[in-house]
Amino acid sequence: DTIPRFGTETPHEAKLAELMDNIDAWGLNIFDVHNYSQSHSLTSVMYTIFKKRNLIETFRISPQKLINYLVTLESHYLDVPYHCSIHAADVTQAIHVLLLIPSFENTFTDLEILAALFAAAIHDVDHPGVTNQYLINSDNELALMYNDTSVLENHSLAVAFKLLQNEDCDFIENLSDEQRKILRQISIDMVLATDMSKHGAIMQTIQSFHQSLKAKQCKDSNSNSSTNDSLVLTEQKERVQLLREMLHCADLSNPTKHLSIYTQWVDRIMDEFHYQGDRERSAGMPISPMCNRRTADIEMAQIGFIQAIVEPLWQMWAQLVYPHCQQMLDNIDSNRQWYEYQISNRSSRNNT
Ligand SMILES: COc1ccc(/C(C)=N\OCC(=O)N2C[C@H](C)O[C@@H](C)C2)cc1OC1CCCC1
Ligand SMILES: [Zn+2]
Repeated sequence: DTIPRFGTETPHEAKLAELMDNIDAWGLNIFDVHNYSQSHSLTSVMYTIFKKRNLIETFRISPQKLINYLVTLESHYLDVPYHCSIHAADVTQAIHVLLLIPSFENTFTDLEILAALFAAAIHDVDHPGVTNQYLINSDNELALMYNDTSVLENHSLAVAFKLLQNEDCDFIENLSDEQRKILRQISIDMVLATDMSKHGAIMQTIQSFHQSLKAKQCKDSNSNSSTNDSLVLTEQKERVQLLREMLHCADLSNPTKHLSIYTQWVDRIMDEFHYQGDRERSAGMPISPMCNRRTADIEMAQIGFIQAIVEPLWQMWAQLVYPHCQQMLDNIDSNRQWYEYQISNRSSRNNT
């Protein structure tokens, strides 16, 4: 039986094809992809990217086993408002676009690209819709299992690799042992780096790391423009450091998207945080920051999130790949202004 064009059967294949024409664009509407792929955005996005990057040929991947793995992985994302399979599809497509930046034309090996896409696809699988701190505070068995350390991130990695052990899902069967080892090593490193408690450490090293890279940046011999400088990194360690930052950027990319997409993610994360707050309140636990629906100031929280976390991170990133990623910085700025306008509007409304 032949495999559907986007990996999953859908009566809306023509519409999905139209959407997938934008797979390389930052403006892809992942919610439309989810709707027109019969809620298989992760499977269809990953399959389309693998086909487009010729990874199926390069690594002699069985298309059926890839689909089996992706559909199984997708089914292990829970039906929570934010950390569901649409978020995984969103982050996977984002890292695919970041990898297309000309600065990285000659930077990563095919195996590193495979590992980066895999890490993005698996990075939040089986996420229960609560924070690490909540699992620790509620003595959850996951916190016990992982000794309170990057609990959710360790759990997603374990679940994702467990699924690979299933014979008809092992789409990396034709990779050499060495390649499998490297893929596993890079995926673990990248997913563990999505733990928000590591954000400070990433910001500490990013400045000096990027300065050293800019110093080494070589003018591409056949480049017809001065901006087409490719970053050549001789050490795998350095390339993995860059991939770690890239996944963290993709994971915190909601404010870099068009307002209509960004506000849907805000609604979803606030649903998830407020539901956690409800559980903390009824359990008599202290309610976590941003999780109390009764005192929430959603606009202020997003402005704080943008100013404290998202904008500084994306400014560092945009600096490294200048002039690329200006669109992301522009969207962050206009989105922040929109939230500031909501607040100013709110106060004048109250005055009427
Ligand atoms: C679209 O908005 C968000 C998208 C994603 C997230 C996630 C999953 N993590 O982000 C960082 C985080 O979890 N933090 C830990 C603690 C809750 O304090 C925060 C400042 C940082 C959070 C988003 O917004 C948050 C932050 C402002 C209101 C809710
Ligand atoms: Zn995530």
